[in-house]
Amino acid sequence: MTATAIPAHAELTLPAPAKLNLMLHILGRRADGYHELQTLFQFIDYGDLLGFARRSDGEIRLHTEITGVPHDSNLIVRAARQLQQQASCTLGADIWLDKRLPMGGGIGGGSSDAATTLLGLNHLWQLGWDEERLAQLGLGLGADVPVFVRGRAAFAEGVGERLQPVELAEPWYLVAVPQVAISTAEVFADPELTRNTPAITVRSLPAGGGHNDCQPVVEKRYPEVRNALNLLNKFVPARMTGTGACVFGSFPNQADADKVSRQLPATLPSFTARGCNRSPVHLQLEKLATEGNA
Ligand SMILES: C[C@](O)(CO)[C@H](O)COP(=O)(O)OP(=O)(O)OC[C@H]1O[C@@H](n2ccc(N)nc2=O)[C@H](O)[C@@H]1O
Ligand SMILES: Nc1ncnc2c1ncn2[C@@H]1O[C@H](COP(=O)(O)OP(=O)(O)OP(=O)(O)O)[C@@H](O)[C@H]1O
Repeated sequence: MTATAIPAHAELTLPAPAKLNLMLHILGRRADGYHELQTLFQFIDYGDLLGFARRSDGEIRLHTEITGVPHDSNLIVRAARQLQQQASCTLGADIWLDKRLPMGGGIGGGSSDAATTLLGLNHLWQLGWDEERLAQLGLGLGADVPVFVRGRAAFAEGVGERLQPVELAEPWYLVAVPQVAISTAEVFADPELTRNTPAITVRSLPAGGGHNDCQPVVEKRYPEVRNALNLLNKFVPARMTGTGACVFGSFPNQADADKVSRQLPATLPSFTARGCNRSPVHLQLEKLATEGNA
């Protein structure tokens, strides 16, 4: 898919960046089956693109199909409809998606698309909702949606909804994409998942930055992820993000990250991107607000 996935008559085009879980500790399981976790989220300057245009007939139409995801189940459509309903908005929207992020990769593509939809339509429909309200709506769509709505690198607790903004170094990352989609629900249901990591505070991050409790169970079930970690570990300390499949390492600059990317086998696609403490979608919306006020 190319950028032509978004036509020229889109009124607003916004990025939906990926996230990395720099660490992911699982502290326990709640009565409703969801897991209590602690994680460090950072955005990367790489992601999907969404285009929006208003419709006066109230219809929500996503014009880009994703294989295996029916129109009405797409998080973009679900986010748009819920916002429209809760805000009693009579306007609808045409939406286009330039999908670049691997699905089931642990880099939050679906959640980021949903968050960009909430932010984009809030702007286009001039609803004036604040981030708090949008994040609360977003949490009902997925545990990772609120951090994308807030748009700040954060230490997250609970199921990922209690967010403490943090200022982290912004290195370059190499993200390798093992060719397998992993179901988040399946990883959390694995009987071998460790669920008893002691709580830490953001000020007492362990040396090395913590670990990912999901990594051992995913490595065991998916040789593709194990192989990717072994390959990347030859160059840089590598870790899995979220519930996988993507694995990543950090570098002081783009040239070093690109050099390693070129040395990985063709069977393991990868990309490089800058870590960011502010989400690119927020930077773009701020720019629009400044231009609007000028
Ligand atoms: C692993 C992370 O990616 C870390 O950023 C997120 O916690 C997952 O967030 P997400 O993809 O938005 O996940 P959701 O769509 O909310 O949940 C998918 C499924 O994973 C399980 N799940 C998810 C999050 C969580 N804290 N505990 C869970 O047990 C639940 O079975 C849930 O039905
Ligand atoms: N717009 C969308 N983009 C991607 N996936 C979507 C979308 N809407 C619904 N989905 C569904 O959500 C599932 C998870 O997709 P996603 O790309 O967010 O996974 P992920 O990167 O593993 O996310 P996370 O890190 O939040 O676990 C997909 O397999 C798909 O069935």
